[in-house]
Amino acid sequence: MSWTIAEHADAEALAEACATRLGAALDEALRQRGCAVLAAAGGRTAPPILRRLAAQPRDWSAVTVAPTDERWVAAEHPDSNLRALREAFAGAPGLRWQPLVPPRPQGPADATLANTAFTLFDEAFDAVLLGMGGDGHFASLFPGAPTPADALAADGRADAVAVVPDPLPASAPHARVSLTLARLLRSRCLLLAASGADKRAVLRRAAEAGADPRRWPVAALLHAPGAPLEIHWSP
Ligand SMILES: O=C1O[C@H](COP(=O)(O)O)[C@@H](O)[C@H](O)[C@H]1O
Repeated sequence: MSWTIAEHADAEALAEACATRLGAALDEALRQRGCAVLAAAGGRTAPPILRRLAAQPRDWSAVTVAPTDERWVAAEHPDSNLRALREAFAGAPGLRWQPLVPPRPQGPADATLANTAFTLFDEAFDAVLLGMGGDGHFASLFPGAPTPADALAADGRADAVAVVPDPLPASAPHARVSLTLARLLRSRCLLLAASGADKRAVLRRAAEAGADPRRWPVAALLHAPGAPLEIHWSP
């Protein structure tokens, strides 16, 4: 993959640039097809971008949003990415949602709902906004054995996988359902937003030739063939 990195002065400038880029991609889809689909990360970096995006005027009732990944928790749980996305898009009337997990998940994490939904919906995304953790995970594709190898393959077959990170991340200690690299690459516009010197260092390590995606999952994204990845970083 060819990727670019834009370094912004601060988090506000990053959020504004990403919201502008995502908005342009959605508007292009609305012009071309009359509808648009966005996949967006949860966590802390994405919501300020999405609040700015939601403030842009467009026919939001023609836009569908799916999380790039979801924690195996109820839809109203404080750690639910869908809940965070719904809050960020509170100012976007009529928006439609494509959840990845059932509203009241029970038992072990299971990607059946997500795989069924994305088998029925086979179109490429119009835009994807990814975040990245300090361990190099994106969506919920974490370092180490917990993530099935196929999930980090650019030509993997599944749309979504269930993941139990080991160790569970302290900030959101839950099993997850994540879209796979192959599904996320099928997008007309692919952004990754990250802040902080630690994440800039991770991106440098992952960009090196031969970087191991099992150690730095984002390396699979940086080195995948396909549409160009636009990285936006701020201190
Ligand atoms: O757990 C998650 O973490 C990543 C990165 O989050 P951030 O708070 O460091 O921006 C996020 O992209 C993902 O959606 C989320 O589930």
